[in-house]
Amino acid sequence: FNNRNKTATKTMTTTTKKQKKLPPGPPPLPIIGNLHQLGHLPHQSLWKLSRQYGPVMLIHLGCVPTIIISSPSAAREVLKIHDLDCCSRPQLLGTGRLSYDHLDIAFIEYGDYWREVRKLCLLNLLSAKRVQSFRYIREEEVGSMIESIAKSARSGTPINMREKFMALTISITCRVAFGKKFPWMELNDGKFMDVIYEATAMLGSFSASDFFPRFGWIVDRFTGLHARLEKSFRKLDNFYQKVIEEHRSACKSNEEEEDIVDLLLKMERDRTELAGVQLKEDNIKAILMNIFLAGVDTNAILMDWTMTELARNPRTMQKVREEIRSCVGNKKLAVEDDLPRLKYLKLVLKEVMRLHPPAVLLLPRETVGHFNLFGYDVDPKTRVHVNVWAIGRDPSMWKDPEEFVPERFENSPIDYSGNHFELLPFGAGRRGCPGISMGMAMIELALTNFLHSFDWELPQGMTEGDVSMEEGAGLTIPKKVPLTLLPVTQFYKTDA
Ligand code: HEM
Repeated sequence: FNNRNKTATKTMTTTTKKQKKLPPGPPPLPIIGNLHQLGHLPHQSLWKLSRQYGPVMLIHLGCVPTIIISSPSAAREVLKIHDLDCCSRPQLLGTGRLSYDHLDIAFIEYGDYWREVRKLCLLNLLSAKRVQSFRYIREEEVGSMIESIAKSARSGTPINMREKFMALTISITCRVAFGKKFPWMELNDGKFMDVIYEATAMLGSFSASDFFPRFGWIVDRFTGLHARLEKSFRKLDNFYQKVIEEHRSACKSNEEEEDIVDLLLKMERDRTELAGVQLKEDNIKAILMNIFLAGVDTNAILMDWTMTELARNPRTMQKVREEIRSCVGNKKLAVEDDLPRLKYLKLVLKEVMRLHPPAVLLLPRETVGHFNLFGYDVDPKTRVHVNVWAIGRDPSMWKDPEEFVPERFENSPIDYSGNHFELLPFGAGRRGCPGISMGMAMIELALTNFLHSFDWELPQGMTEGDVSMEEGAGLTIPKKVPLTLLPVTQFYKTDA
C-alpha cells in the first residue's frame, strides 16, 4: 500500500508541476539565474527585457523567482485584485539591518504588527488632518530656505539643487516628526546628508545573501558590503539614539507639544503592546528610520527632477512661473492657501512623476499565497517588482512617451493616488505609500516658492541641451550628475 501511495504521490507531483504555467522570461543561467542581465540600472534593463517577454515576466535573481510587472493592467492585478496575495515584503540583508530586523513599517512582513504600526503612524503623523496641522512648520522652513537662496542670488553663487532640497526636507521632517531641528546635524557641511545617501544606497544594495542564502554571506563579507552596512547602521543608530535621549530628558508641559517620538516613548514606558509585541527602543528606532528615510530622499529627488525638467524646457518653466506669480501676486512668500489654484504646477508634477518616479520598481513585494495572474501560476514566496518607470514610458499608453509634456494630463482623470495604474509613483493597495499627503504638501509649497521668488538660470556657458538626464542607481533614483542653477532674485525684493 505504501509503495502504491508513494507512486501515486509522485505522479501527482509530476502532473502538478507539468500543469503549472509559468510566465515567460529570459532563460536563467545556472546559479546566478538572470542576475547578469540586470546591469547598473535594473529598471532600464528589465524594461528592455519586458519588451521581448511581455508585461508579466519571470526572472531568477540567483535562486529567487521574481515576477516583473510592466503594464498598467498587470499592475492592477498585483496591486489591487491580488493585493492580499502580494502584500508581504522579502526579508533582505540591507533592509533587515537598517530596520532593526524588520521592526518597521516598510520592510516588515505582512501581518498584525505591520497593520498596527502603520495605523499608529497614519493617525499620529501622516493623516490629512495631522499634515495640515504642520503647515506652519513647512511655511517657516521654506521661508528660511528662500532667505538663504536670496543670499546666493545676491552673490551670484550657483546652487546644487539636490543639496538644497535635501536640507529642506530634512529640516521639515525633523521638526514635524521629532519636534525640532537638531543643531548637531551638520547639515551645512553635508556630512549628515552623506549618512542619508549611504543609508538609501544600503537599502537598495544587491547583497549576495539575498540571492544565495547558503553562501552569499561569505561574498558579502569579502566584498565589504557587510562592513559598509554596519557602518551605516551605527551612524543612523547614533542619530536616533540622540533624538530619543533628547525626548526622554525634555519635560513637555502639555500634550499639544508632544510629537510622535513622545508618543512612542510613552507607549514604551506603559509597556503597550502592538499586536502582542511590546514596544522597545529598537521598535521605536525602526519606526523613526521609516519616517525619516522614506520621506527625506524621495521628496528631494522629486523636486530635483522637477527643476531639471524645467531647466531643460524653458517654455514650461515660463508657463508655470507665470501661473505662480499671477496667483501669489505681490506677496513675498506663497502660502498653502495659494496651492489649490496652481493647476499647471500640478500637471507638471504629474508629468515629472510619470518620467521620474523616485522609487522606480516600488519597494519589493513578496507573495504569500498561490494565485493565477493572466493565466500564469505564481507561487508563494515569489518576489514581485512593479516597474513603474517602464509603465510611465509605455508607448501604448502615452503618446511620445519620452517627451516632457505636462499638458497631456489636462482634462485627464489620471492622478497619482494609487487608483490609476498608469501612474504609480506612490505604489497602490495595502502597502501603498502612507506619506503622500505629507510629501506632496512639502513639494508643492517648496517648488512654488522657489519659482515665485527666483528666476533660475543655467550656469554660464551651459544650454538646455547640456542638462544631464542620467540616472543614478539605488532603491530610489537620483540624478547622477547634480543639477546646478543660478538663482536670480525676482519677487523676493518686494515686501508684502
Ligand atoms: C515624493 C515623495 C514620496 C514618494 C514618491 C514615495 C513613494 C513610496 C513608494 C513607491 C512606496 C512603496 C509602495 C508600494 O510598495 O506599493 C512607499 C512606501 C512607504 N512610504 Fe513613501 N513616498 C514618498 C514620501 C513619503 C513620506 C513623506 C513618508 C513619511 C514620512 C513616506 C512613508 C512611507 C512608508 C512608511 C512606506 C511603507 C508602506 C508599507 O509598506 O506599508 N513616504 N513610498
